[in-house]
Amino acid sequence: MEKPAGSGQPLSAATMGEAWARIRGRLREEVGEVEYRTWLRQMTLAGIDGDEAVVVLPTRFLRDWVRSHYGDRLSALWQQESPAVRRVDVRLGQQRAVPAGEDGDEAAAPDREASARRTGLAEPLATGRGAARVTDARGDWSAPLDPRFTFDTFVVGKPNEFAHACARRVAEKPALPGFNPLFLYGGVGLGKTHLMHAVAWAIRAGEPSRNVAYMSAEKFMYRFIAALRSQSTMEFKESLRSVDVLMVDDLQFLIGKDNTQEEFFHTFNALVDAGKQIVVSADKSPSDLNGLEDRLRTRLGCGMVADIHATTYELRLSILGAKAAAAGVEVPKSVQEYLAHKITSNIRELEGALNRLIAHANLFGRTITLDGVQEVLQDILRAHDRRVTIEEIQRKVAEHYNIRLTDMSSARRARAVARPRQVAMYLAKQLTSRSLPEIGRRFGNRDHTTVMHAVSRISELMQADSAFAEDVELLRRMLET
Ligand SMILES: Nc1ncnc2c1ncn2[C@@H]1O[C@H](COP(=O)(O)OP(=O)(O)OP(=O)(O)O)[C@@H](O)[C@H]1O
Repeated sequence: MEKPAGSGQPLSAATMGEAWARIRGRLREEVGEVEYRTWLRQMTLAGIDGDEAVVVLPTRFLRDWVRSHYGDRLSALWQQESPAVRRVDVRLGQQRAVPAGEDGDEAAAPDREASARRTGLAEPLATGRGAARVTDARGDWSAPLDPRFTFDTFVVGKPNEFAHACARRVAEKPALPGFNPLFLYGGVGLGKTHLMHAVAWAIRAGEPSRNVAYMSAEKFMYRFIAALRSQSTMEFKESLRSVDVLMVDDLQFLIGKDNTQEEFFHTFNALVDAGKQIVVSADKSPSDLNGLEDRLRTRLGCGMVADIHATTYELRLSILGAKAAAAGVEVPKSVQEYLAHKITSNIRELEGALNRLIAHANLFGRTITLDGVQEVLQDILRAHDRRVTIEEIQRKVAEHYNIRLTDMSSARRARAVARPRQVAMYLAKQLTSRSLPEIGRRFGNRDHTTVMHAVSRISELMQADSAFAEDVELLRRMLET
């Protein structure tokens, strides 16, 4: 090592740059190349402030590490260079581009400190919140949240009430014991993402300074791979570990991606240990996520696991009502009921069907009617056809009311025959995607207005007479299964 810069005199800017280069060189020798590159390479001298040398690092994680592992050594080395420097302050500061000579040529260091020589302080020292924001901006994890996905627009029903209650709880009080992690799971299109965004919105609204990171598992993986490629995994880790709430959607994406899983596992542990909230969603429960490492599955199941069940008719109906009201469009009850009966797969499809109806009605300036629904949604409805045929309906209804099958198409008008026939027409309308004229033809070549009358008459009777409504419902269920 070269001769120290000497006495208690303040260092000139040029000498300061040279002294710093020597200190770095010395540290590099002492700790070895790998350790140096991992922890110290991004350390820069911000300047000398009184009797303090101010050294900055671009991330909180690096700053803390350098402070605790090399702080004393840095002070000692500075003291050797200049007894006027009594302390070294390791701070968080903006990262500057690593100069070309950095990797191999330590002699480039004095040039790197050129601005320090000019100004005494290389750049405004970053402290507190501002500094944190610098870090966050570089490791920005904030994915845009859908403004429509809030708690206000989330319709609660039996299938999702537990998941909803847990999500609310986490939003009100992140990192509550017993609720960390919160693991939401359920089939496709049942509202997991909606609920996660709602939690993120609510946390941000409650405390805007909270750093809430929301991302898909896919994005997590791509960012991790990119960090590996650019040899910036330290920054990757740090940027993730500085969040207050980590939300990862569709975790099943990590199945079979062992390296990313491992990284996620470590991030997960670091955050939970630091008292930060984690919210994860997947299509299956932790124990059913075959292909995820056991230790990760175990940890995922350690907090609160909440299932979003398949929708019920009632929930589908409430969602349709809420979405129609939000769109400010009149959607007749019969249409809502029809859709809620027909589209049972998931809420996304149900919503898609409703949106198409609304768009169509707006485009052509028409009101939405049950008849129009079948025309506009033909393709969707056919895909959801439960393959109940008109013949099956006729047979089942005839059996139920103890009439002959041929009476379904006969001209007899006696109520004992006519009412079951109307019920069969009503069910044909509800359970198949056949048009009114088609249904009429199958019931003894009747006119479509007869079918229309039958449908509205049965709806009225069901409203007025609950025993009759139950009877028809029972028939419907028998036909659907
Ligand atoms: N309870 C609900 N109330 C209102 N809208 C809902 C509800 N559940 C789901 N939705 C709506 O259904 C659509 C699909 O929901 P979301 O994207 O959250 O499903 P998901 O479970 O995350 O699906 P995937 O498994 O495909 O990721 C969204 O438009 C969402 O707003």
